[in-house]
Amino acid sequence: MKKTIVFTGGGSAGHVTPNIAIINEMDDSKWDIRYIGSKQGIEKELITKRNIPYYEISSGKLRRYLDAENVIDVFRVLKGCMEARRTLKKIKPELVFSKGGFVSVPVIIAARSLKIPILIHESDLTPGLANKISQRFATKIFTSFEETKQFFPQEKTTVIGSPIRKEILTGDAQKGREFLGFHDGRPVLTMMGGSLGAKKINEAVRESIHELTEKYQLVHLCGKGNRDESMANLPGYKQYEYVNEELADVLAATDYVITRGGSNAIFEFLALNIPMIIVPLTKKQSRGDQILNAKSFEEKGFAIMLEEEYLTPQTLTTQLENLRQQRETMQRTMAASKQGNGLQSILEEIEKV
Ligand SMILES: CC(=O)N[C@H]1[C@@H](OP(=O)(O)OP(=O)(O)OC[C@H]2O[C@@H](n3ccc(=O)[nH]c3=O)[C@H](O)[C@@H]2O)O[C@H](CO)[C@@H](O)[C@@H]1O
Repeated sequence: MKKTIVFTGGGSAGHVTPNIAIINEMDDSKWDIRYIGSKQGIEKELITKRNIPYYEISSGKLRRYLDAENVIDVFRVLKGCMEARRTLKKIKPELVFSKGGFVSVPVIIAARSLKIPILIHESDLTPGLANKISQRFATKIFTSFEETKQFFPQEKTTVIGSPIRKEILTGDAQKGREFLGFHDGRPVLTMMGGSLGAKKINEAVRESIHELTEKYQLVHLCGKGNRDESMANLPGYKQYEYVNEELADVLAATDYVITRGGSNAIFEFLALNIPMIIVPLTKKQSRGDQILNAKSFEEKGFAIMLEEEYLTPQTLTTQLENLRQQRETMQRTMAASKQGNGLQSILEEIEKV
């Protein structure tokens, strides 16, 4: 008889894509896979298009600051807990796996009340609020970063790396260049601003576009609504709002990356040994987790960090020059690192439960 597993997690693509990486590798002759997510979050679109049964619950936003909406959200979370409990009682899963994000909290509380084992994974160096709340209810906790272990109970926490989509590691450089219309005479520099793009990176790249295209062929993953049509026909410059299936081939053709400090993205580049410049989201725009992700990667010799406050066309080109010089050392360090792909470990842990 098949066993049932419920996945949860959402709010941003970063809390869903690792779940998809795991789901894709699960044996569906052995596992019945379900997903609990929010009514409006990105997870709904990403999961339902894969024909995975999707159950909606109410969810509030977890804020760290005082806001009148917090009161309404407490009721939304309570409603979410009741809905999640009803759903779990109906599905009767053997296991709940959570990637965090605010929608996961009611699911975890409900799972605990029904004594269902819970596995959670934290992608960022410091835990998000959802996983901070969820940790006490979890049976086991997995982290991408070594440093994250200190924030969780030692006895149930294991560092395993980031669950990376299998297909991302099997790209074909030649196909990537064909897709991009690029030749192999000049290095390829890919700019990725997280799943939503990054305005500041976009501006700095476009301001130095002529200098950059003299040395590189550029792939700009600029985010929805961020294409600059006045540059559409510039030789050696390709802009995409978002790339799906072709991303693996594009990355196989990529020599250098400029990226935000989102955990999934930087672990993918690490697994592919692509030297990177990380421009983390600032503390004003976020809880500062990307700065810590970036610092950790820089300290380990996987990346150069360039803080957004110092990002100008000049600093960008200077740091790119540094990156070119460090390329070989950085690639050797990345290749020798044990930190990386946690997909297999998670699949094994799921089987154990
Ligand atoms: C703004 C924000 O809150 N960002 C957070 C969010 O990042 P976000 O949702 O941006 O996710 P990540 O940066 O971690 O990963 C982006 C993912 O999108 C994929 N991709 C991107 C562009 C594209 O064209 N095609 C494509 O497939 C990448 O390969 C990667 O798998 O969750 C991460 C994991 O908790 C956090 O570290 C980030 O701080």
